[in-house]
Amino acid sequence: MAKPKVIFVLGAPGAGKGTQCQKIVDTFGYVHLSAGDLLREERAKPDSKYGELIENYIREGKIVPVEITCSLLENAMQRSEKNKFLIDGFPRNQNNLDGWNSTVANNVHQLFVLFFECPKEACVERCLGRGAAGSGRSDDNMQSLEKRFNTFITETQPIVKYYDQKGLVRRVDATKSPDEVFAEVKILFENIGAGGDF
Ligand SMILES: Nc1ncnc2c1ncn2[C@@H]1O[C@H](COP(=O)(O)OP(=O)(O)O)[C@@H](O)[C@H]1O
Ligand SMILES: O=c1ccn([C@@H]2O[C@H](COP(=O)(O)OP(=O)(O)O)[C@@H](O)[C@H]2O)c(=O)[nH]1
Repeated sequence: MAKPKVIFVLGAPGAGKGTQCQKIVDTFGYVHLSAGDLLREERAKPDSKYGELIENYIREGKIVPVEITCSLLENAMQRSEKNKFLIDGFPRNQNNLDGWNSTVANNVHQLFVLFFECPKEACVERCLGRGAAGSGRSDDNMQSLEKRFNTFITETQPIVKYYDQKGLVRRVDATKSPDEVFAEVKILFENIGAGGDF
């Protein structure tokens, strides 16, 4: 069987990764695996040995050790019947990248990294809006957001640079409305269908 296709989806907290992934799922039939959602699900299990650790990392805007995240992602991929995945919010630091490269990378076909560009001010407003609308997330508050942005700049941006040097990053302006952003995303995905050179 052909190796599963994987697209990583990155961008600052609140850039709109989840929103756009849902649209890609609806239009192009990918399976959306959000590393953050998988961690929050694991945290919510009463019998999880990692619940408290995950909660502390998320509230502090730190990146959970890759062994935990990668095994959640691998399990979700294996459970799925499909073979093309959007992996949202991962890899976020060197530890994530090393863990992925030494376990999963050889078993998948990495297409590209979709990167949503959005300035901090807009992202903060979106995350605070998401919190006010009842996301229930313990990190959609100003104190956690400062830490999440710090982690994004110091740990995640170098990973984007790493993929950039490999020519794998596809950037999309995420400042416009969700539908306008998706219009750009759609062009990228239509190119894959047309045998685009990824
Ligand atoms: N293009 C956009 N313009 C304005 N608000 C947006 C846009 N995309 C997403 N949002 C809103 O911003 C918040 C964060 O979006 P989300 O997709 O959850 O981001 P991320 O997954 O990157 O954290 C949500 O409340 C969402 O409804
Ligand atoms: O691979 C991952 C993805 C997420 N997280 C944690 O989950 C939080 C929320 O991430 P998510 O992608 O859900 O939301 P975003 O910060 O992009 O809005 C992050 O700040 C991290 O603490 C993590 O440790 N590893």
